[in-house]
Parts: sequence; structure tokens; C-alpha cells
Amino acid sequence: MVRFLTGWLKDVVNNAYSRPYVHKIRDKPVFSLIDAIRKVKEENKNPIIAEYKRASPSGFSADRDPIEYAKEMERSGAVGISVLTEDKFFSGSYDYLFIISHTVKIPVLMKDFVVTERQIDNAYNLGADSILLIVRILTERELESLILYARSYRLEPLVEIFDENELEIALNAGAKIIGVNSRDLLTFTIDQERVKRVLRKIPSNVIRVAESGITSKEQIEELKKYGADAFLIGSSLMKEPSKIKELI
Ligand SMILES: O=C(O)c1ccccc1NCC(=O)[C@H](O)[C@H](O)COP(=O)(O)O
Repeated sequence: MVRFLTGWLKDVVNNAYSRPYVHKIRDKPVFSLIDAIRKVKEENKNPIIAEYKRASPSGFSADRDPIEYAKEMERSGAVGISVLTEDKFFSGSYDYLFIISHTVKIPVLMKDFVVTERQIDNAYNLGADSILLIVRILTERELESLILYARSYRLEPLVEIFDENELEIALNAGAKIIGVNSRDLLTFTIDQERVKRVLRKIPSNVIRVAESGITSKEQIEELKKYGADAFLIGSSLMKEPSKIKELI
């Protein structure tokens, strides 16, 4: 299918094409996010991917030191850290990714609107262990090709979907870890019922991640009933990092 983008999504993708190449050489091993999630589940804990997000187009903003935040998340048992690197709409940066990936020894996900191989080169060189690939902004051919490109660096991408149609695309492309985003990328509305509906349709040999709008342990327990293996949480942990202890 050919992608058709409107509004801010069109702008964010256009901006992604002109992200610069970062001249760095990776100096750390790759940590598997999938293995880390399986291990935390075996320990009967909730695998939480804690996100470092300073701003978002839906109006979120938080000013927190990246090193302190990352250390606290690792100390508290987060399975991984997601770092927003998109600059125009999320006030992210490649510097945050480098700093955080060189602070912690748990998997780090580069959260961005990835549409080029150059962005994946940057993720690897800056120390990321995984990248996000969003089905909504890619053609099927691009998705397949970027998954393979990321794997050539041993980075297993988290493939983000919205609904059943995108689930089929992600599965056809061979995704091994799939995130269902409760937030509609255009309207920003959160719909956990859609997430539950889609989660239960993902085969159990695929790692299933519930993304966005998670604020409580009750929500996590509910999402687990529908098959969620891991939880990507940004806003509530950026506002109150100590909350991670009760969520895990
Ligand atoms: O965070 C946003 O407002 C947002 C708006 C539009 C597109 C993407 C957006 N966020 C990216 C994410 O996927 C979330 O940051 C992530 O899932 C964590 O969500 P939350 O816990 O609700 O901050």
C-alpha cells in the first residue's frame, strides 16, 4: 500500500528525510530487548520500557535530566529505555540517545520517525539496541527493507501498529516485536479498547507491547489479560519517575 500522510505527520516525515548523518563509531555491545522482556517476565515482573520524552505534539512537556532519569529507571528494574530523538515536535535529540545508551546497561530504543537507512546507521552508531518502525508512515516495501537493514546491525525493530490492517502488514513483514499504540497519531486520542482488541490477535510467538496512555498498575494487569508482554510508558514516568516501582 502507498502511504498517504497529512497534517503534522507529513511534516515530521519530511523532516526525517533531512536528518544529518552522525559521525560516531559504536563502542558498546547490542543488548536484545526481546531477551530482556522474556527474562523480566520469567521473574514475574512487568516489563516496562520507560520513555525519555521532553515534549510532544499533543502538548506534553517535562524537563528532566536524562542521566538521572535513566539511572533511576535502570535501578528500579525497567526492562529498557525508549529515547525520543525527533527534534522538531518532541524536542528530542541524538545527544540524549548517546548519553542514555552510555549510562545504562539495559536495552535502549531509538524512538523516532524512521524512514531512511541513515537514521538506522545513526541509531546503531549512537548506541541504540532497537529502533521504532511505524507502519502508518511506511510503505510495505519500505517496512520490509528497513526491518532487514536494522537486523543487519543486530537491532531488532519494534514495529508499531494501530489496527488489524496494520497488524497484517507487520506480520507479513516478519516483525518479531510489535507495539500497539493506543494513541491515534493524527487526533492524539487514546483508545485502550482498540489496543486490547488488536493485542489478542497478535500470535503469541511475537512479543506484544502496549504503548501509550498507561498510568496505573490496574491498566497493566488488564492489558496482560489480552496478551501484552511489555508496556511502553512515557508521560506518567516523566512526570513522576518513582511511580515505576509500583508499576513493575
Ligand atoms: O506523545 C504524544 O503525544 C504523541 C503524539 C503523536 C504521536 C506520537 C506521540 N508519542 C509517541 C509515543 O508513542 C509515546 O510517547 C509513547 O508510546 C509513550 O506514551 P505515553 O506514556 O502516553 O507518554
